[in-house]
Amino acid sequence: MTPAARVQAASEIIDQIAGGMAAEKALTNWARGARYAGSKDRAAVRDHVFDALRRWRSSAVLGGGESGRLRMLGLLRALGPAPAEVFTGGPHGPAPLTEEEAAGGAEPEGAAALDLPDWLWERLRESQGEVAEEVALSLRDRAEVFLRINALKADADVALEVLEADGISAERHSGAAGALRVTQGARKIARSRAYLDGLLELQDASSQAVVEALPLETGQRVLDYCAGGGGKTLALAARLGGGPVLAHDANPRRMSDLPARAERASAVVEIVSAPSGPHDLVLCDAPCSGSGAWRRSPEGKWRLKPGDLDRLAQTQGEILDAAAGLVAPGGVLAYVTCSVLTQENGQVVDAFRARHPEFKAELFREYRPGREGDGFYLAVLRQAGQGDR
Ligand SMILES: C[S@@+](CC[C@H](N)C(=O)[O-])C[C@H]1O[C@@H](n2cnc3c(N)ncnc32)[C@H](O)[C@@H]1O
Repeated sequence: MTPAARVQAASEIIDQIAGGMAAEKALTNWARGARYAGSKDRAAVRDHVFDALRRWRSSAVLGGGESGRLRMLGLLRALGPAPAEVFTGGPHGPAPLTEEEAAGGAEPEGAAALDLPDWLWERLRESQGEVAEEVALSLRDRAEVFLRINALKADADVALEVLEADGISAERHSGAAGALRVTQGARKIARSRAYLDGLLELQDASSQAVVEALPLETGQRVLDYCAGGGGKTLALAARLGGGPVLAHDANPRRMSDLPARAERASAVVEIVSAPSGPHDLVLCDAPCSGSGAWRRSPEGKWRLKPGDLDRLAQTQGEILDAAAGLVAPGGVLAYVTCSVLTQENGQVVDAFRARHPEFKAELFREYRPGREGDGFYLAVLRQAGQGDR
């Protein structure tokens, strides 16, 4: 496919997304019907579509309209190459720009320039203060790919060497001890030897940093209460010298790959459907808006409604209440979200502490989304010991 044909394909997919179809479904449907498209074409079309989702508002203003064609025009005006090089009317590419299209479009302003719905920009400003604009702008860019070196199986030198043999280049990342930033060949990782042999996991650098910040000692009884796919479970197990780590999730299907992942990583993970205390540390990586990771899942920015945030905050509080009963005296309750919104972070923790004064704050940390990783929030709360009550 020519670059112009890729833009044309992306425009059509964007129209379907604008009509209500989920991005992944629209991309899959297109790929099924586009047998001529090679893996590089599919990746390029996907990148265009996700760029448009990250910049949904500004691309429409810059392009002068809400169709896929005009959004792609706006995107090219923002990111290049020059629209005249693409809108040529060449085979399978977009038709040349009309005079009206060429003269149309405007410079986006306010929340449109930051690619957020108005109400969310307000919430982000309340949450992040003077860095809110920087945070919003960072969510418009593609996220980098990070790996976690599995200390149970490899050190950095070995991991980098095995990756290089598969044509993948990476460099150490200072944000977390075992983090590597992939600089070339990211699309080959899932089929690489280093990944398949469990030397490495795909995990955002801030997600790694969160687990690194937890007060953990080998031999402790640790429960990952919202384990999901198990990214943090495996990082916890590595910190504990191999585990065991207990893994729970309200939706056990989310953990279906975890036993195989744990085996590949040489980590001991025990799935528990009904956890019972006491535990030295209970991690609650709670369901959230995902606002700190909207570079990876940009549809969330446009789907989220104020009522969703209220419901999430309610669930987050309930999860903390339930998990608190599983913490041993003197033990730790760690609350984590990949959100940059106070309503899901500090406000949830403040309300929890008001209900549970026996938990004292030991550490609060906010990880801003950007080159260093996704946005995360961590609160480490320690329960009073038996003698302290
Ligand atoms: C942010 S995801 C976890 C991601 C995971 N820890 C990781 O690092 O890959 C949140 C998880 O919480 C689970 N969850 C939602 N409500 C829950 C509840 N009441 N109790 C336990 N888990 C819950 C969801 O099914 C989801 O898998």
